[in-house]
Amino acid sequence: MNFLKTSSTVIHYRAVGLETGKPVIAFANSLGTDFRIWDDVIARLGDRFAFVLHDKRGHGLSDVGSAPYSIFDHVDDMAAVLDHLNLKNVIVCGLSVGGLIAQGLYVRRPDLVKALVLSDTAHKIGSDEMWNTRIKAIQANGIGSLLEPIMERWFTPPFRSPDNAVYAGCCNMLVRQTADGYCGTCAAIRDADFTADAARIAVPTLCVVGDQDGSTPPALVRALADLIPGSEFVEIENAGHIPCVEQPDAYVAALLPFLERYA
Ligand SMILES: O=C(O)CC1=CCC(=O)O1
Repeated sequence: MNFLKTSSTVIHYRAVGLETGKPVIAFANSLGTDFRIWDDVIARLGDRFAFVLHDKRGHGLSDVGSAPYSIFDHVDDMAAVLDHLNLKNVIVCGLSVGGLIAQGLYVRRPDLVKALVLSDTAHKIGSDEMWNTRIKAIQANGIGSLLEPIMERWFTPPFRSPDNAVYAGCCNMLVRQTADGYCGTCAAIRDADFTADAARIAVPTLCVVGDQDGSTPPALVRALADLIPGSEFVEIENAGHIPCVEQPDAYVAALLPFLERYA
């Protein structure tokens, strides 16, 4: 297990294959998940790439720290992990709030970013009212009280079958996050807006989205791609908000040509 003490928190991270000299992909996670959501992607790409994963503050085994957070708290944590590993110029793949973190990393530390995969994310996600309502509900009744609507956005109906053990595991992962960490990150998402910055992204960028994503639907991710000069856009069939878990083969197939081109 690897933990990094930063100036403000403790971050759980994992580095895979850095000693091989293969091109590095650094992942940033979505709300309510830990870095195990990338297991199937790493298994499929491990012969060509090395990886850095981390649990953002308030999630997984990382400290909760002082919530609520700003998106740049999460950005600084990710930068601290990459600096600790002496990495620069990596491919950054961020999912949902992880995509906001990836955009923020490019704004604050462009030296760390060679290319961006912005997955199921946007320049601005949701409204103040939406996030404040969610924060209030979770502070009053816990994350479990919103399990069903969250899962309806994360995964398509066939994946949400009672027979699907992976689905059951994802439900466990969500409800086991701390309410403070989850709500702290909701506040960070609420306050983040990279609309103006998106037009200034000057590294190769791929925007990708599940065709049934209920949180950042294809039209929103397409709008993000339209803001970023020269970016590419791909839709994954039969997938919700977390296609790296629901459709790992299709997800990797969508990313691979881009990753190989810019590795
Ligand atoms: O809507 C959800 O719960 C999913 C989500 C929104 C931002 C994020 O990171 O995940």
